Amino acid sequence: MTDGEVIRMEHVWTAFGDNLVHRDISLSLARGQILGLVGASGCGKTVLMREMIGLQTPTQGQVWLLGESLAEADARRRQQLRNRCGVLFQGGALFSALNVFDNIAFPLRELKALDEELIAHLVCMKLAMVGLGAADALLMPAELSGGMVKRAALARALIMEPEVVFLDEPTSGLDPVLGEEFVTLLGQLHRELGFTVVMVTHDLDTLSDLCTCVAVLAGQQLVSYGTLDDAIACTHPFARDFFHGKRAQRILGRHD
Ligand SMILES: Nc1ncnc2c1ncn2[C@@H]1O[C@H](COP(=O)(O)OP(=O)(O)OP(=O)(O)O)[C@@H](O)[C@H]1O
Repeated sequence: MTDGEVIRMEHVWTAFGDNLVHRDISLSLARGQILGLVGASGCGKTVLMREMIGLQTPTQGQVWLLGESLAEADARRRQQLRNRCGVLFQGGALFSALNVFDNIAFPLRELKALDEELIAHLVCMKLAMVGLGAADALLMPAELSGGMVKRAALARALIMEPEVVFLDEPTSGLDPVLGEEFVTLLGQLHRELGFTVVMVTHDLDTLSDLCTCVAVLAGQQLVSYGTLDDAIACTHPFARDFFHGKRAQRILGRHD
């Protein structure tokens, strides 16, 4: 693994019983990139992302995160590496029994190393960063709009100042305006904080406006891994449908 590499996968195969999900996947992601991972529903995007964070072990093959082999790291070391990553799962995945403040504070409290005054300060900073107010901190997840859930979940994903942020369909469930706002916010935070992003998305606007690198997963393999132009030029039927449908041509018109 080279110095600038944040994630490396080599010859990764994943199977659940007879269900072969990944067939010989290799990739390398450099620091500061924003990777968009696209593919049909159920093709194994989330599983691939979970393998990158060490939440799941491939059936075969090797994964390195932040320069370390996950296969060689023990459970404690894997947790330490995960602490350097922020994760936003599909649907926001806030704890429904905790208010926004306690949700964002949760990873800090788990460390058992910071006093409550410092935690409050850090939480307020992150709330402001994602455009939520102090009053929002006292709301329960059920009282939030979809856009607020995403912002609160992003604040929680960023609370440990992560080097890598993993986002599973961050704009799903948002209307187009809120989706665009979220993408703008993410781009702004990426410029300010310089983290690396791995993002599962079906959203062409996000791919074209934000992603510096695009991976297309189809037929259990990465059929394209490179720029958006590479993905658009890919001749695999999934990529052709995805990047050359009517909607895609409207959004990606300038690439054709
Ligand atoms: N823990 C598991 N046990 C058995 N099968 C699993 C497990 N996790 C995922 N799978 C299977 O692996 C395949 C890929 O699932 P995954 O959630 O990664 O797809 P996806 O591309 O993220 O889908 P979507 O876009 O619908 O979220 C599916 O067939 C799923 O049923």
